[in-house]
Amino acid sequence: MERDVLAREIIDTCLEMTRLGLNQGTAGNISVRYQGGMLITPTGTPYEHLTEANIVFVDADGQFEEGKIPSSEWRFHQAVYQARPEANAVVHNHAVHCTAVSILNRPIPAIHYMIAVGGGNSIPCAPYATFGSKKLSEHVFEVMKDRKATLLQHHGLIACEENLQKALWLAHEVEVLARLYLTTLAIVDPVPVLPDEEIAIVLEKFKSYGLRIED
Ligand SMILES: C[C@H](O)[C@@H](O)[C@@H](O)C(=O)COP(=O)(O)O
Ligand SMILES: [Zn+2]
Repeated sequence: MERDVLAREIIDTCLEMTRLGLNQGTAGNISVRYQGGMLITPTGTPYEHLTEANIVFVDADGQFEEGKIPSSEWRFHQAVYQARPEANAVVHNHAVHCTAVSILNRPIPAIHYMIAVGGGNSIPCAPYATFGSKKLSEHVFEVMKDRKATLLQHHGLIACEENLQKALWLAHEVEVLARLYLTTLAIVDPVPVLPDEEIAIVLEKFKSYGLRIED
């Protein structure tokens, strides 16, 4: 796909992420895999101000275009693409319920069968490291080898998928799961969970189930 078209899709996805209430201000960032590297949102720029020209190309060696500064989190986006060859889009946000669970430093357990959207029986929580650091990208790489989404301790959420629409859909589903978890956790701890055997069945069914939108 043309660079400008992808850049427009990134911006539209950013705006939709805010519209869905998943993010605010200059928090969060979005990328797509592109020509061996990625196209990614610039650092510290409110989404409403973005134009196609602001989207930054970062190559496989982490080099980026002169005059542009990519998201401070380009390293963990790169780590996701390395950990998950099928992923073409990465979404990061500070969604309130995901971030609240991350502060508790807990994974979201199998409280609902939709947990399987993340590719397993939980949404894990990657250990804390300073934003933008290599250490954080190393944690993300380890966790994302087994999942399509992870919480980041004391920080937020990362979700990846084969395209932007699906990545945003996944991020939204995980935020709903986080909200359900916190709601039930206020009543009972530990929260009842589905057995691994049932999640294995759902994971199998999800191979032919998911968001259906034409690219
Ligand atoms: C401090 C940053 O907001 C950090 O939280 C980062 O993870 C983020 O979400 C937005 O940073 P960029 O604007 O650099 O993408
Ligand atoms: Zn962040």
